[in-house]
Amino acid sequence: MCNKFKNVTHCLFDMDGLLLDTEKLYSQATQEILDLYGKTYTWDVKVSVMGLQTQQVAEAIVAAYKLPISWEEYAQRQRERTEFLMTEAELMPGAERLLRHLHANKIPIALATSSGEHMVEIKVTHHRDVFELFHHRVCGSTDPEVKAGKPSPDIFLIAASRFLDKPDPSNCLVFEDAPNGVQAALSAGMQVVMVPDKLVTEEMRKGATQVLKSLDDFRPEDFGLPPFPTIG
Ligand SMILES: O=c1[nH]cc([C@@H]2O[C@H](COP(=O)(O)O)[C@@H](O)[C@H]2O)c(=O)[nH]1
Ligand SMILES: [Mg+2]
Repeated sequence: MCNKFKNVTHCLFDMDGLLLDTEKLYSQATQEILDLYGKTYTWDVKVSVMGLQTQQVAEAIVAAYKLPISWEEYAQRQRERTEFLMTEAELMPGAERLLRHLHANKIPIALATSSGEHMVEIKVTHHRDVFELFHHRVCGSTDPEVKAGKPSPDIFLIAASRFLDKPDPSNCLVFEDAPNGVQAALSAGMQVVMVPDKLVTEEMRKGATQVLKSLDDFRPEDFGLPPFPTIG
C-alpha cells in the first residue's frame, strides 16, 4: 500500500486548543470583557484570532467590536481574567499518551505556541511533568526571534532550528488546531496534522496533511514514527 504521507523525524506541537483545552477559557474571558459593551464574541472573529500573538489578538478584537479602548487596555483585561482561569486548563484527549510515546521512543518534540512565556507557565500548572518532555518551548508572544505570528511560518522554522540536529522543515510534523496555525506550518514547508474544533469549516481544513477528530486517532506509523504498542 502506498503511503500518501512522508516520513518525519521531529514533531512540533501547538498548545492552546491542541494539547490543552484552553480555547473555551479564552472564549469565556473574552465574552466577559465584551459583555461590558453589549457585544457577543462570535465564531468568525474567534477563529480569525486563534493562534495569533497577544498583541495581534487584542488589536483584532478592539477593531472587530469597535471597542473604545486601546489594544493594550484590552490585552491587560484579558490577561487579568485568563491568569486565573488558565491554572485549571485540562489536557486534551490523547495529548499525554502521544507525548509520552514520542518521548519514550526518542523522537525529538518541541512546543511552538503563540502564547507568551508567563501564560505558558500558568497553563501548565497541573501538567508540569508532561510539558517537561519537550526538548524546548518557543513562546511566540514573548520570543524576540519570532517576529511575525501565525499564519507566518516563523515560529515553526525557529522551533525546528532549535533542535540540536537542526532538521530540515520537510522532516518536521506539526500538530495544530487552528487554521492560522495550519497555514503557518504549510508555509514553513512542513506536514501538518490538524485536530480542529467542530466549528471549523471544510474550507478552513483544506491544505492540512491529515485531519483528525482527536489526538487519540493519530497513527504514528502514517508518518514513519514508531507505532503505539498493541495491548494484549
Ligand atoms: O479566543 C482566543 N483564542 C486564542 C487566543 C490566543 O491564542 C494564543 C495561543 O496560541 P497557540 O494556539 O499557538 O498555542 C494565545 O497567545 C492567545 O493570545 C486569544 O487571545 N483569544
Ligand atoms: Mg491552537
